[in-house]
Amino acid sequence: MAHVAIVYHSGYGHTKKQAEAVQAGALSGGATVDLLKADDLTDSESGPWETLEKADAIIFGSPTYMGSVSGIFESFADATSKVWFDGKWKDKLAAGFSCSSSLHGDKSGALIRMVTLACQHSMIWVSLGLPPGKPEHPSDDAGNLNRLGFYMGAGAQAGNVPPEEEPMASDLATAEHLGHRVAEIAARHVKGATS
Ligand SMILES: Cc1cc2nc3c(=O)[nH]c(=O)nc-3n(C[C@H](O)[C@H](O)[C@H](O)COP(=O)(O)O)c2cc1C
Repeated sequence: MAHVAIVYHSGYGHTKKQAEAVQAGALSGGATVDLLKADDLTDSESGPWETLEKADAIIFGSPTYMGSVSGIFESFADATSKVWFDGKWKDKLAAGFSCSSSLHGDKSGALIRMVTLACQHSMIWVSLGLPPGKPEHPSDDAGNLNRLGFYMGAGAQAGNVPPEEEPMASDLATAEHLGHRVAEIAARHVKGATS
Protein backbone atom coordinates (compact mmCIF):
# COMPACT_ATOMS: atom_id res chain seq x y z
CA MET A 1 0.00 0.00 0.00
CA ALA A 2 1.34 3.41 -0.96
CA HIS A 3 1.78 6.17 1.60
CA VAL A 4 0.83 9.68 0.51
CA ALA A 5 1.54 12.79 2.59
CA ILE A 6 -0.08 16.14 1.90
CA VAL A 7 1.63 19.29 3.19
CA TYR A 8 -0.47 22.42 2.86
CA HIS A 9 -0.93 25.92 4.18
CA SER A 10 -4.24 27.75 4.27
CA GLY A 11 -4.66 31.22 5.73
CA TYR A 12 -8.46 31.38 5.60
CA GLY A 13 -9.65 27.80 5.01
CA HIS A 14 -10.11 27.66 1.23
CA THR A 15 -6.94 25.72 0.43
CA LYS A 16 -7.76 23.51 3.43
CA LYS A 17 -10.96 22.44 1.65
CA GLN A 18 -8.90 21.68 -1.44
CA ALA A 19 -6.40 19.70 0.69
CA GLU A 20 -9.22 17.65 2.20
CA ALA A 21 -10.49 16.85 -1.30
CA VAL A 22 -6.96 15.74 -2.31
CA GLN A 23 -6.92 13.57 0.83
CA ALA A 24 -10.28 11.97 -0.09
CA GLY A 25 -8.99 11.23 -3.58
CA ALA A 26 -5.77 9.64 -2.29
CA LEU A 27 -7.76 7.49 0.14
CA SER A 28 -10.07 6.34 -2.67
CA GLY A 29 -6.94 5.50 -4.67
CA GLY A 30 -5.99 3.02 -1.94
CA ALA A 31 -3.22 4.97 -0.17
CA THR A 32 -2.70 5.64 3.49
CA VAL A 33 -2.73 9.40 3.85
CA ASP A 34 -1.25 11.94 6.26
CA LEU A 35 -2.59 15.47 6.05
CA LEU A 36 0.05 17.83 7.46
CA LYS A 37 0.07 21.57 7.99
CA ALA A 38 3.04 23.48 6.61
CA ASP A 39 2.68 25.65 9.75
CA ASP A 40 4.05 22.68 11.76
CA LEU A 41 7.00 22.20 9.40
CA THR A 42 8.69 25.60 9.33
CA ASP A 43 11.54 24.48 11.63
CA SER A 44 13.87 21.80 10.30
CA GLU A 45 14.55 20.61 13.86
CA SER A 46 10.96 19.98 14.92
CA GLY A 47 7.71 18.80 13.35
CA PRO A 48 6.49 15.63 11.63
CA TRP A 49 9.48 15.31 9.28
CA GLU A 50 9.67 11.54 9.78
CA THR A 51 6.17 11.18 8.34
CA LEU A 52 7.40 12.87 5.17
CA GLU A 53 10.51 10.71 5.11
CA LYS A 54 8.36 7.57 5.13
CA ALA A 55 5.96 8.79 2.43
CA ASP A 56 6.16 7.48 -1.15
CA ALA A 57 4.57 10.70 -2.44
CA ILE A 58 4.31 14.23 -1.08
CA ILE A 59 1.60 16.53 -2.41
CA PHE A 60 2.21 20.25 -1.79
CA GLY A 61 -0.62 22.75 -1.35
CA SER A 62 -0.65 26.51 -0.85
CA PRO A 63 -2.91 29.45 -1.54
CA THR A 64 -1.55 31.78 -4.18
CA TYR A 65 -0.44 34.92 -2.38
CA MET A 66 1.06 37.72 -4.49
CA GLY A 67 1.56 35.36 -7.39
CA SER A 68 3.44 32.61 -5.57
CA VAL A 69 3.14 30.33 -2.54
CA SER A 70 2.31 31.86 0.85
CA GLY A 71 5.03 32.96 3.26
CA ILE A 72 4.31 30.01 5.54
CA PHE A 73 4.63 27.55 2.68
CA GLU A 74 7.89 29.26 1.69
CA SER A 75 9.14 28.87 5.29
CA PHE A 76 8.35 25.17 5.00
CA ALA A 77 10.28 25.06 1.70
CA ASP A 78 13.27 26.72 3.40
CA ALA A 79 13.10 24.24 6.28
CA THR A 80 13.38 21.32 3.82
CA SER A 81 17.01 22.30 3.22
CA LYS A 82 18.10 19.85 5.91
CA VAL A 83 16.26 17.04 4.10
CA TRP A 84 17.91 18.26 0.88
CA PHE A 85 21.41 17.91 2.37
CA ASP A 86 20.72 14.25 3.11
CA GLY A 87 18.85 13.57 -0.18
CA LYS A 88 16.02 12.00 1.77
CA TRP A 89 13.25 12.77 -0.73
CA LYS A 90 15.11 11.58 -3.84
CA ASP A 91 12.79 9.66 -6.22
CA LYS A 92 9.66 10.23 -4.14
CA LEU A 93 6.67 11.36 -6.16
CA ALA A 94 5.52 14.97 -5.85
CA ALA A 95 2.44 16.93 -6.97
CA GLY A 96 0.79 20.23 -6.09
CA PHE A 97 -2.35 22.32 -5.82
CA SER A 98 -3.19 25.96 -5.25
CA CYS A 99 -6.23 28.13 -4.62
CA SER A 100 -6.63 31.82 -5.43
CA SER A 101 -9.43 34.34 -5.74
CA SER A 102 -9.10 35.02 -9.47
CA LEU A 103 -9.79 32.37 -12.09
CA HIS A 104 -6.09 32.31 -12.89
CA GLY A 105 -4.67 34.77 -10.35
CA ASP A 106 -1.10 33.61 -11.11
CA LYS A 107 -1.65 30.21 -9.53
CA SER A 108 0.95 29.01 -12.06
CA GLY A 109 3.51 30.99 -10.05
CA ALA A 110 2.69 28.95 -6.94
CA LEU A 111 2.68 25.66 -8.85
CA ILE A 112 6.00 26.42 -10.53
CA ARG A 113 7.46 27.14 -7.09
CA MET A 114 6.34 23.67 -5.98
CA VAL A 115 7.77 22.03 -9.11
CA THR A 116 11.10 23.76 -8.42
CA LEU A 117 11.06 22.61 -4.80
CA ALA A 118 10.33 19.03 -5.88
CA CYS A 119 13.05 19.05 -8.53
CA GLN A 120 15.61 20.46 -6.09
CA HIS A 121 14.85 17.38 -3.98
CA SER A 122 15.21 15.10 -7.05
CA MET A 123 11.57 14.11 -6.73
CA ILE A 124 9.39 12.94 -9.65
CA TRP A 125 6.62 15.43 -10.51
CA VAL A 126 3.14 14.05 -11.22
CA SER A 127 1.05 16.37 -13.39
CA LEU A 128 -2.71 16.80 -13.06
CA GLY A 129 -3.30 14.43 -15.97
CA LEU A 130 -6.49 16.06 -17.23
CA PRO A 131 -7.46 17.99 -20.35
CA PRO A 132 -8.86 21.48 -19.74
CA GLY A 133 -12.50 21.57 -18.67
CA LYS A 134 -15.12 24.04 -19.82
CA PRO A 135 -14.79 27.42 -18.06
CA GLU A 136 -18.23 28.47 -19.35
CA HIS A 137 -19.90 25.64 -17.40
CA PRO A 138 -21.13 26.36 -13.87
CA SER A 139 -18.44 25.85 -11.25
CA ASP A 140 -20.81 23.74 -9.15
CA ASP A 141 -20.76 21.10 -11.90
CA ALA A 142 -18.58 18.41 -10.27
CA GLY A 143 -18.29 16.63 -13.62
CA ASN A 144 -16.48 19.58 -15.17
CA LEU A 145 -13.00 18.59 -14.05
CA ASN A 146 -10.15 21.06 -14.53
CA ARG A 147 -12.44 23.93 -15.53
CA LEU A 148 -9.55 26.32 -14.80
CA GLY A 149 -7.29 24.55 -17.29
CA PHE A 150 -4.14 23.78 -15.31
CA TYR A 151 -1.70 21.03 -16.23
CA MET A 152 0.99 21.20 -13.53
CA GLY A 153 -1.41 20.59 -10.66
CA ALA A 154 -4.90 21.23 -9.36
CA GLY A 155 -6.19 24.81 -9.38
CA ALA A 156 -9.14 26.14 -7.41
CA GLN A 157 -10.83 29.51 -7.23
CA ALA A 158 -12.29 30.98 -4.04
CA GLY A 159 -13.20 34.61 -3.58
CA ASN A 160 -13.83 36.55 -0.42
CA VAL A 161 -16.56 34.17 0.78
CA PRO A 162 -16.56 31.49 3.50
CA PRO A 163 -14.77 28.25 2.57
CA GLU A 164 -18.13 26.45 2.80
CA GLU A 165 -19.15 28.35 -0.37
CA GLU A 166 -15.96 28.21 -2.43
CA PRO A 167 -14.00 26.43 -3.82
CA MET A 168 -16.97 24.92 -5.63
CA ALA A 169 -17.67 21.34 -6.67
CA SER A 170 -15.74 21.41 -9.94
CA ASP A 171 -12.51 22.54 -8.27
CA LEU A 172 -12.89 20.13 -5.34
CA ALA A 173 -13.50 17.23 -7.74
CA THR A 174 -10.36 18.28 -9.62
CA ALA A 175 -8.39 18.22 -6.36
CA GLU A 176 -9.84 14.80 -5.57
CA HIS A 177 -8.75 13.59 -8.99
CA LEU A 178 -5.17 14.71 -8.26
CA GLY A 179 -5.09 12.81 -4.95
CA HIS A 180 -6.47 9.68 -6.61
CA ARG A 181 -3.98 9.89 -9.48
CA VAL A 182 -0.99 10.32 -7.17
CA ALA A 183 -2.14 7.37 -5.00
CA GLU A 184 -2.50 5.09 -8.02
CA ILE A 185 0.86 6.07 -9.51
CA ALA A 186 2.50 5.76 -6.08
CA ALA A 187 1.14 2.20 -5.76
CA ARG A 188 2.74 1.32 -9.11
CA HIS A 189 5.94 3.08 -8.06
CA VAL A 190 6.13 1.12 -4.79
CA LYS A 191 5.35 -2.19 -6.56
CA GLY A 192 8.02 -1.48 -9.16
CA ALA A 193 10.55 -0.83 -6.41
CA THR A 194 9.82 -4.13 -4.64
CA SER A 195 9.29 -6.49 -7.62
C1 LIG B 1 -1.60 38.22 1.01
C2 LIG B 1 -2.56 37.74 -0.03
C3 LIG B 1 -2.16 37.73 -1.35
C4 LIG B 1 -3.03 37.26 -2.35
N1 LIG B 1 -2.60 37.20 -3.64
C5 LIG B 1 -3.41 36.70 -4.60
C6 LIG B 1 -2.95 36.56 -5.95
O1 LIG B 1 -1.81 36.81 -6.28
N2 LIG B 1 -3.85 36.10 -6.86
C7 LIG B 1 -5.15 35.81 -6.54
O2 LIG B 1 -5.92 35.45 -7.42
N3 LIG B 1 -5.59 35.87 -5.26
C8 LIG B 1 -4.75 36.29 -4.29
N4 LIG B 1 -5.16 36.35 -2.98
C9 LIG B 1 -6.46 35.74 -2.63
C10 LIG B 1 -6.28 34.31 -2.10
O3 LIG B 1 -5.48 33.56 -2.96
C11 LIG B 1 -7.63 33.60 -1.98
O4 LIG B 1 -8.46 34.35 -1.10
C12 LIG B 1 -7.50 32.18 -1.48
O5 LIG B 1 -8.76 31.55 -1.60
C13 LIG B 1 -7.04 32.15 -0.04
O6 LIG B 1 -6.83 30.81 0.33
P1 LIG B 1 -6.76 30.41 1.86
O7 LIG B 1 -8.14 30.64 2.44
O8 LIG B 1 -6.43 28.96 1.86
O9 LIG B 1 -5.72 31.27 2.49
C14 LIG B 1 -4.33 36.81 -1.99
C15 LIG B 1 -4.72 36.85 -0.64
C16 LIG B 1 -3.85 37.30 0.32
C17 LIG B 1 -4.30 37.29 1.76
